[in-house]
Amino acid sequence: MTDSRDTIYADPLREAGLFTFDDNVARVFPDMIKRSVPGYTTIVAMTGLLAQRYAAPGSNLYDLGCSLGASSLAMRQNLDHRDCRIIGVDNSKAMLERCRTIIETDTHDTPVDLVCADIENIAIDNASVVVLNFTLQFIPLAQRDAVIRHIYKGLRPGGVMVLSEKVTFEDPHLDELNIALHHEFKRANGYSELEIAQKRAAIENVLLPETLATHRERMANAGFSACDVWFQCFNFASMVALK
Ligand SMILES: C[S@@+](CC[C@H](N)C(=O)[O-])C[C@H]1O[C@@H](n2cnc3c(N)ncnc32)[C@H](O)[C@@H]1O
Ligand SMILES: O=C(O)C(=O)C[C@]1(C(=O)O)C=C[C@@H](O)C=C1
Repeated sequence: MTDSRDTIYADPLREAGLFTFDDNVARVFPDMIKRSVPGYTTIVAMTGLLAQRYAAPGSNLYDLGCSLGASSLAMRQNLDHRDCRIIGVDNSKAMLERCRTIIETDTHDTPVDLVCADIENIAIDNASVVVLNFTLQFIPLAQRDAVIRHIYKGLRPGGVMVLSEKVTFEDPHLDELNIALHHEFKRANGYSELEIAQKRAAIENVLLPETLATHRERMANAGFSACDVWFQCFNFASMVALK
């Protein structure tokens, strides 16, 4: 099945409303994220391999901000029979409804629970793997330390957190360069200047990127014994943090 094409910002919008994960976005999300995030397909696939390595028998694997379940499915399809449970969490009803349908068509065994909730308010227990693929960037800055500390507490010793984010750069020239290269990537994937500009306006103050140094400091302060970037393309990066 081909993904429905994202044309949300193709026509001039009278009001530049704030970006939300509503039904219009959920409908085109696979196409939107693949054409907007360099490395997205690789990051999701490698999340499956990381889960395969770190999933402990009898433990929980969390996919926080699961959207349509791409990372949950990558994990499920790479687990052997290890008596694990995958818990996908998202606060968008539109995303979760579609996610449920997609997960139902997959035939792998590991149970997947889908929870409609804010990731700031969920219990995290007995976790060997916690994934946040492009989710923390939407959490208010003041809440991010608490979210990462809460994840650390819920992880078993030897567990892993995978954190993928849009990032900014301390050096203004590097920041400009990476933003320009990201926009080139979008152009190469068929987005027009209008689409790029209107999306940029819609996500401003909604998606708040931070520097890699800020992420590292937050993970270290939460207690993670080691963390590093395992993938980066322009201003999108994925990190692993070990407990
Ligand atoms: C860019 S998408 C994540 C993509 C997904 N992880 C993947 O790999 O395909 C961000 C998701 O986070 C969800 N989200 C944002 N803030 C949230 C919150 N506070 N609690 C739960 N979900 C949240 C959004 O509804 C959206 O589905
Ligand atoms: O930064 C952008 O321009 C994006 O479109 C990125 C991004 C993301 O990183 O989540 C923003 C919103 C959509 O969820 C898809 C992609």
